[in-house]
Amino acid sequence: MAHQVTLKHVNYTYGEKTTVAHQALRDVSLTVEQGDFVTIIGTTGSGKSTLIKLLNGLQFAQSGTVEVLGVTLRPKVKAAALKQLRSQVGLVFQSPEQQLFADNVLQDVQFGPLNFGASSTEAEQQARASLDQVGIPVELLDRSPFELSGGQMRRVAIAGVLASQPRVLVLDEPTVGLDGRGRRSILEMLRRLNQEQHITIIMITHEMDIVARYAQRVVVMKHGRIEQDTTPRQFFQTTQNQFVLPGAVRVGRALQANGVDLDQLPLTRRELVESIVHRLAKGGTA
Ligand SMILES: Nc1ncnc2c1ncn2[C@@H]1O[C@H](COP(=O)(O)OP(=O)(O)OP(=O)(O)O)[C@@H](O)[C@H]1O
Repeated sequence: MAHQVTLKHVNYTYGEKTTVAHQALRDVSLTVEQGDFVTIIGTTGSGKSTLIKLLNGLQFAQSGTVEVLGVTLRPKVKAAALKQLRSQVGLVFQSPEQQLFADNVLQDVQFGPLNFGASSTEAEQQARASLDQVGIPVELLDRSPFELSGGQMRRVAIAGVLASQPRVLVLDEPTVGLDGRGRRSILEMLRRLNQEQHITIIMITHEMDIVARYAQRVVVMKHGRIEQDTTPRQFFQTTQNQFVLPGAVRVGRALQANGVDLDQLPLTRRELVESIVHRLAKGGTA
């Protein structure tokens, strides 16, 4: 089966024609399959945002190739093909609630499907369905989006992208600035979309517990290059000090360093408790 996303030897430089050219992506190659849950991590300025902007043609690679859902993204791509692609690859920017604008929640969420050519009946159906998916109760649909809580506003903004029924959702730090509850509800929602509807998730994050708890893959960027593309367990098993490790991972690594032979590195508190119980049951000492 063809990959959903294929980047081959991509380079991208800002300000190429000025004296302060800045190479944001260097020889980046990456493939993503349908149903993947990929997190992209890396220090500030490592190229994460630039990478995701290539995925729905907000920017184009200057060399190398970018192919998404069968469309080769280059400056000459036909406007109709690009529009179609953008309805299928939903991009959720940081603090997307800043782009809410309509008088009420339902109108705001309908905007996407209407813009992509749905009839008003279809747009309303899709908007209602996506608001339901993100857990916004019907009582809120005729309220102004600006009366909602921060977490609700963000869910409405994500519903606005989901209403176009994308196959790939690309998110830039979707939980930044939310409290614990708002954060969990967004992440659980993304997990459901991924597991139940096989929507591919590609998400930038700085939070290692999100990588540990939700991702199937972690792509580590540094100075515009992909430094690692691996599973969270493999990543946490070997990574050095540049990232703040989740508590369970730290304890798991400390146990291993002290000779405790765990079957696998725990990524969450539950896995940590299970691995210790399992070890005790086998007659070892934890
Ligand atoms: N519009 C721009 N003009 C000039 N340089 C830019 C522009 N946008 C990004 N850059 C530079 O390109 C490099 C990569 O930036 P990018 O925003 O892709 O990184 P990032 O990993 O997303 O960073 P952050 O975690 O801070 O969002 C950085 O050195 C940045 O300064």
